[in-house]
Amino acid sequence: MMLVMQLLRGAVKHAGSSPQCSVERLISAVRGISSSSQRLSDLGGTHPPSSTDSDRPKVLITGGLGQLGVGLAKLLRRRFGKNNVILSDIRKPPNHVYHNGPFIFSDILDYKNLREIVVNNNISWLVHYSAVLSAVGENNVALAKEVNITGLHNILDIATEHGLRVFVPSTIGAFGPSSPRDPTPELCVQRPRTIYGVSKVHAELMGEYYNHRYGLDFRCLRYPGIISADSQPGGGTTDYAVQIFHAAVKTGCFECNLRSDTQLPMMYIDDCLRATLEFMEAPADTLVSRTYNINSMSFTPQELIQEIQKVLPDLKVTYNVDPVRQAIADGWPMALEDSAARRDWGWKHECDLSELVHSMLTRITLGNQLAQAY
Ligand SMILES: NC(=O)c1ccc[n+]([C@@H]2O[C@H](COP(=O)([O-])OP(=O)(O)OC[C@H]3O[C@@H](n4cnc5c(N)ncnc54)[C@H](O)[C@@H]3O)[C@@H](O)[C@H]2O)c1
Ligand SMILES: C[C@@H](O)[C@H](N)C(=O)O
Repeated sequence: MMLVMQLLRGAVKHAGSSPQCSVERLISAVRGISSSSQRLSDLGGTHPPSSTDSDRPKVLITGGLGQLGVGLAKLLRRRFGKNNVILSDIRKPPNHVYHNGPFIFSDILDYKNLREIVVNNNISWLVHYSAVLSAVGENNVALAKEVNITGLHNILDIATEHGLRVFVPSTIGAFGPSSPRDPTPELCVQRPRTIYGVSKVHAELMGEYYNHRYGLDFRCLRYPGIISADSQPGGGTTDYAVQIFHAAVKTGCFECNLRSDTQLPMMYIDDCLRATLEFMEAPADTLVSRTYNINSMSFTPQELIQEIQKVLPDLKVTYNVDPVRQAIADGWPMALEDSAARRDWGWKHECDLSELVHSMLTRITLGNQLAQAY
């Protein structure tokens, strides 16, 4: 409980500098810590449903059981109503996900299955999260090609056939060693050296082509590495920045697989999901482009460790560099230039590095305590 109190004191201090940041909501959630574990999963920004049911989109999220999908479903359900957001994946969901709203099986490689879901559920927005990430992709190029390229073709065709608004995330991994790295502009050389990056450049270009050729309402954000407390990363190069928090709270020791001076763009999950919702709601005529960079903070492992050690001074970190991940990270942006998103549809990040550290440690500590209590 000592650590929780220490973190909350820090959180109160930080809430002053960023009134919208989730630490504020965290504090009110903590007031009811013993009442329900559901409280934890309710953290994060939202607006109440604002329109009649017929105005609200009916959303399908593919690949929804990964690091980002469950959090996005929660946010969208609060905005559009529980039954208007269908989460899907090829894996069996944990009980709390299964019982929290509609969940169905959907394999993006099965066109007929996708069409049936879109038609039977009157889907109007498709959020396409299924993917094989950077490090896993380098170990299984055939699978990454299939899921990230063939799957994407199915998604674009289905969306065009049924007049859907479709969101496909891209990534800092869509750039490569010959791109300007600090900061990386919206438009520049894109010659990634991973199958993941190649497939994401392909997705950006195909989506923009479908928009131009068929009028498809294609929307794409290049996400930085995303940091989340309640969900695990799916095999990427930025995973260390999530894993270190769990190790710091659980064992106090962490082995880092990137060099201490590797600077990458990162973002807290609440900012990422809010950006996605705001971008999806932006009127089409405000979008000068169909693909935007979004940025919030950049740090190296060394800088992240120093920030965590302000709260947990006994954290011990050793390095065992993974050459595959290091080579990938060395060719990625160090920061993204995102003034177009800020200008065109009002993007604004809310969490910086010190707020990220306090939110992550608080959520993980409270989550562990609730897990032990129930
Ligand atoms: N998490 C990040 O840091 C980050 C950063 C940039 C971009 N993105 C992008 O955001 C999206 C979501 O990322 P994530 O971290 O949640 O990914 P993840 O790897 O955690 O999850 C991907 C999901 O896709 C599912 N999937 C795999 N094959 C499938 C198939 N044939 N049909 C349907 N589903 C299938 C998997 O079961 C998994 O649940 C991805 O497109 C990713 O490229 C993520
Ligand atoms: C950056 C992002 O695309 C993902 N987290 C990866 O590292 O592969």
